[in-house]
Amino acid sequence: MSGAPALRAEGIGVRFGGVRALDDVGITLCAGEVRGLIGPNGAGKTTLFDVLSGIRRPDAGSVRLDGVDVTRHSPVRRARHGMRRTFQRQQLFGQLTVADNLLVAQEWRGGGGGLAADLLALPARRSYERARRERAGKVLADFGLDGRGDAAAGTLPVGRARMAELARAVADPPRVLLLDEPASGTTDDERRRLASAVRRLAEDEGCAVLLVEHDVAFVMELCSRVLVLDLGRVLAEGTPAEVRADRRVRDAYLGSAPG
Ligand SMILES: Nc1ncnc2c1ncn2[C@@H]1O[C@H](COP(=O)(O)OP(=O)(O)OP(=O)(O)O)[C@@H](O)[C@H]1O
Repeated sequence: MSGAPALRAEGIGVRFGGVRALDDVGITLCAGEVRGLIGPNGAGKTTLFDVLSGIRRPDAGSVRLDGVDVTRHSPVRRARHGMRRTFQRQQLFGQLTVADNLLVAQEWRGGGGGLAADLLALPARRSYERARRERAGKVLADFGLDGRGDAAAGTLPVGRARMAELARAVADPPRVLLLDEPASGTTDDERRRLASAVRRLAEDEGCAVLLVEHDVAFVMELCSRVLVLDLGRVLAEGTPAEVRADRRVRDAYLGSAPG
């Protein structure tokens, strides 16, 4: 189910010395859409994620969030617009509990009323607190982590930690979610749960999701459309069936990729 464009990047170009990492790349993501980004090693997927999330400024092109030009905005400003990103390497606060990792992710909004409200535990503050705990509980359940909320995040096995990281990324509901290799290190069971949590996020909360993933079968199953990059350019774009049937994609990538 798709709605208004939540994210639009146009004419993105990035060079590293003589290497054109991205050349005139564009992508439009609508609210409620789950899109896959695939391509061989060195295709430019990470560089595009860096540009979309604000870690790298492009040499050419623009990025818009909900129609607002954010090309020169920092990652933090983009986060305030509702953009979230996960990384290939896990970034949980290992010494905090899983639940606290999710609460911290919502904390930046503040509770209103500043220090006085904190000290006096005003009713409005308590109701914010309650809403955040409820949201954290729902998200933990969605990602199969109920019963794990009190565990120190650093003690979770790899697959669970991956799920906890994704749960944290959506604890404060995102408008646009960029997932970098979300399925890596997960079991079949976790992958199924991950796929349904992402689908729910898109369909029920209208989040636009873009995911880079080497597990092509996972991408084809989960995503309504797929963008294929090769050598910094868009090689193909379409439904999973269209992309699978594209001879250039087969030659450049799918011929050698699993799934
Ligand atoms: N910091 C950098 N300095 C120089 N070249 C870079 C840098 N980062 C990326 N590149 C080059 O840019 C191109 C795109 O790299 P990028 O990491 O975006 O590809 P990728 O599709 O994410 O690859 P992978 O699937 O291996 O992660 C590659 O040729 C890479 O060597």
